[in-house]
Amino acid sequence: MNIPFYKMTGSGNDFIIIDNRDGKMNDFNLKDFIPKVCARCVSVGADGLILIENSDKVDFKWQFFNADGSSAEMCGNGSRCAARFAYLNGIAGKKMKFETIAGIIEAEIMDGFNVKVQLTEPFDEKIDYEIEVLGEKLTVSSINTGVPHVVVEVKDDIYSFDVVKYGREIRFHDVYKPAGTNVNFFKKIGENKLKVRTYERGVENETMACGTGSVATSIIAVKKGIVNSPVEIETSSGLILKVYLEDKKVFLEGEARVVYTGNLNKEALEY
Ligand SMILES: N[C@@H](CCC[C@H](N)C(=O)O)C(=O)O
Repeated sequence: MNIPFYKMTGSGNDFIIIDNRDGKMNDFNLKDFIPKVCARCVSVGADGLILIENSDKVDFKWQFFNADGSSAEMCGNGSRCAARFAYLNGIAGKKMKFETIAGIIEAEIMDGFNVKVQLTEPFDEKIDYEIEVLGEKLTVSSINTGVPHVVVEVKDDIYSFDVVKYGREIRFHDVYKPAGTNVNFFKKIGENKLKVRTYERGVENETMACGTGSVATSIIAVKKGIVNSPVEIETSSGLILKVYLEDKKVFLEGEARVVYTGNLNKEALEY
């Protein structure tokens, strides 16, 4: 088995990226392969896996999968990593477009390791409604920024807040069935700066950053008059994402680093 791959991190949200333009992954049982290779400590480990494929419309097409093998319509940090992968491998120039289930994403390679993407137009916005979580009434908002997100403002200390406990309850709440949702907890920590911690669907844990979640949180926080665009997001990794809201256009900017490149060994799947 010889599968060349890149391990990349988008501000702490990490991905395995494989060039599948030759179709080498098409015979794989991806439902089995992805959770194995994304498992931490026993294999490569990642929050998600991205296959780069040919497109007859734009520069390329991707398939995005969460660590549990589920397919997702979009991923903000993954899209920044995929764009840099495409640029580094001569698949696209500095400005590019690619196909996702959510729609066409436009990306631009910036200075250093930075990549800026324009996400698809958000929809399903609902601000400030109550749901019952763990026996308490909680005020939440929700919006789809390519994938579904719930946004909750945390009044207490956000750094010690139990994101997994509350996130898991909301992620599987009846209100969001059958698709489920990602859940973002935020607090204002500076002028136009928010701390955001996200419980991610398909990883079933807090991740170190979430791009579409940072955009969802920024949109809700701007609508509620808490901050103005551009919004700085301090992610769980401590790295900063920048969100620009320009009328209906939404942009996400931040680092997309190559951690290492390698060849996947058969042993990485035999456990
Ligand atoms: N980490 C992502 C979102 C990935 C998809 C999500 N887990 C879902 O299933 O909806 C991001 O950076 O946007």
